[in-house]
Amino acid sequence: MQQTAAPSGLPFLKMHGLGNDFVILDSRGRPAVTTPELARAVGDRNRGVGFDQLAEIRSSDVADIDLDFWNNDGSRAGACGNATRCVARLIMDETGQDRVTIRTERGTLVAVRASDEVSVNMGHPVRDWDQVPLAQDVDVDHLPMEGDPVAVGMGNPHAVFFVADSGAVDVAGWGAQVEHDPLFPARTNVEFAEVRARDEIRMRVWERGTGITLACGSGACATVVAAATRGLTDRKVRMEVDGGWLTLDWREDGVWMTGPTALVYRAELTPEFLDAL
Ligand SMILES: N[C@@H](CCC[C@H](N)C(=O)O)C(=O)O
Repeated sequence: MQQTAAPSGLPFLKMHGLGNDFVILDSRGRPAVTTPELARAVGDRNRGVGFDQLAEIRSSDVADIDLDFWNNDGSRAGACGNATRCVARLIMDETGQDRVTIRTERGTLVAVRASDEVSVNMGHPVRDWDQVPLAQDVDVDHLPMEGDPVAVGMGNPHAVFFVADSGAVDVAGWGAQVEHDPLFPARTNVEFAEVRARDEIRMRVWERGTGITLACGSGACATVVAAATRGLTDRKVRMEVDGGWLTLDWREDGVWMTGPTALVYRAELTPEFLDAL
């Protein structure tokens, strides 16, 4: 009797960093599979798997791996700090090394093991208005909009607002409005930061293409850059986000972010699900 191969699905991993959750596809050695349609379908928390971002690992000719990021609305994200830390841990576990290089849209990043956490150098912040990007030549340290936010690029755009009480902020209402403000031609991520001490910030976030999340690594980096630039904090801070704590350290060689990672499960998208796309 002739054996027919079982239809094969698409393996993935579910991980999170402080509750910022990810579907991770490993496309090393084969063509990339993610399209906006796939990202939207898998990202649907009712009909798919659900995620804040999808990260696709690809073979690299310059680093240990290449990594691409997608939001759950199907848009591309140029940076994702927490997914970078999660994937770095996977690769370090796989290779037995304590250091990994990862090429992303914003350049090649270095991540290292830090006890049971992972640190990544997210690179230098971008402060040129047209590189953030903004639609007009304005002062990036004081954007001309209500709330006096700071604009910071971390490979993706961020608008950081300083508030007296982050718990009282309507993150969804205010965040969505700022995300789509015409000052941001590529939309923006929005952070609401409450400075508690020179070395401690509480931050809540509205992510471009995703909405409220429990943490945003690139947003945490943008926040420490904005706070230190305004003279509100030192360059090294502990930051409490909705999902836990990160450590940020804006050094000479870039903004380092350290925090936990978690592998939730390994599974497979079925051929039935993929065929329906
Ligand atoms: N959660 C991420 C940021 C994801 C990207 C963002 N939504 C965008 O479109 O720029 C992080 O940990 O940095």
